[in-house]
Amino acid sequence: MNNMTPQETLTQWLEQSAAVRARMLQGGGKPGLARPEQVTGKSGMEIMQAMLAGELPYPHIAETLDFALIAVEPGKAIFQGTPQLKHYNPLGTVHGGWYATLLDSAVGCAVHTMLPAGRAYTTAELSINIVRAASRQTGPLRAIGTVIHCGRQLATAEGRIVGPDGKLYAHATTTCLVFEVPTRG
Ligand SMILES: CC(C)(COP(=O)(O)OP(=O)(O)OC[C@H]1O[C@@H](n2cnc3c(N)ncnc32)[C@H](O)[C@@H]1OP(=O)(O)O)[C@@H](O)C(=O)NCCC(=O)NCCSC(=O)Cc1ccccc1
Repeated sequence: MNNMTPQETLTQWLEQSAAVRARMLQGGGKPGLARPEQVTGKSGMEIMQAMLAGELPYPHIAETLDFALIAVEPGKAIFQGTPQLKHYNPLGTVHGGWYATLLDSAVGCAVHTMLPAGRAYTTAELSINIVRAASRQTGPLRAIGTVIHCGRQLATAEGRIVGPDGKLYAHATTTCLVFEVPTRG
């Protein structure tokens, strides 16, 4: 059971994200696309771990929307992001796409952790509910994705965006198509 106060959880989140960032930068991590030879023969879990270690570039979208992969384990992926003014819609609230992007990342990467080398996935369906509005005053939020089913062709997962106080901001389910990594050339 987690007995930490929201303030202690927030401190831990900030420390974890700073450590991940330092590790990624130390490993030369920067936004970009992995070359095929960097990922061939690696399982999804190994690819995620190499990304966390800064051995592989992280995706441009993580820079665009200021979020980062924080941790992975089999069947689970955690991302962290902080809503900012540049994520606002014309209504003056955080754009729905910010929550959707974090959740798509968390549930998709959770699926990826379950895939052996040579298998890939893509989001075929994402359903999201945004149940609490975040603002630039909210601070860091986490998207936690968990696999529900991982078959040979179909994988499903669910995800939640929560604050350090445990408050729920959004939740989602996804259906991913699982397929063989296409050979190029
Ligand atoms: C308001 C509601 C939809 C429904 O809430 P319920 O579930 O029935 O409410 P519940 O009673 O559980 O209270 C929960 C908390 O909500 C607060 N609250 C309740 N009612 C109101 C109210 N009328 N006004 C203000 N706040 C209200 C309430 O005080 C409480 O907070 P507290 O615990 O006191 O601190 C809520 O789920 C929500 O805000 N979701 C986020 C939606 C969102 O941000 N979408 C994305 C942006 S849209 C977009 O980007 C599209 C676009 C793109 C481009 C261009 C243009 C547009």
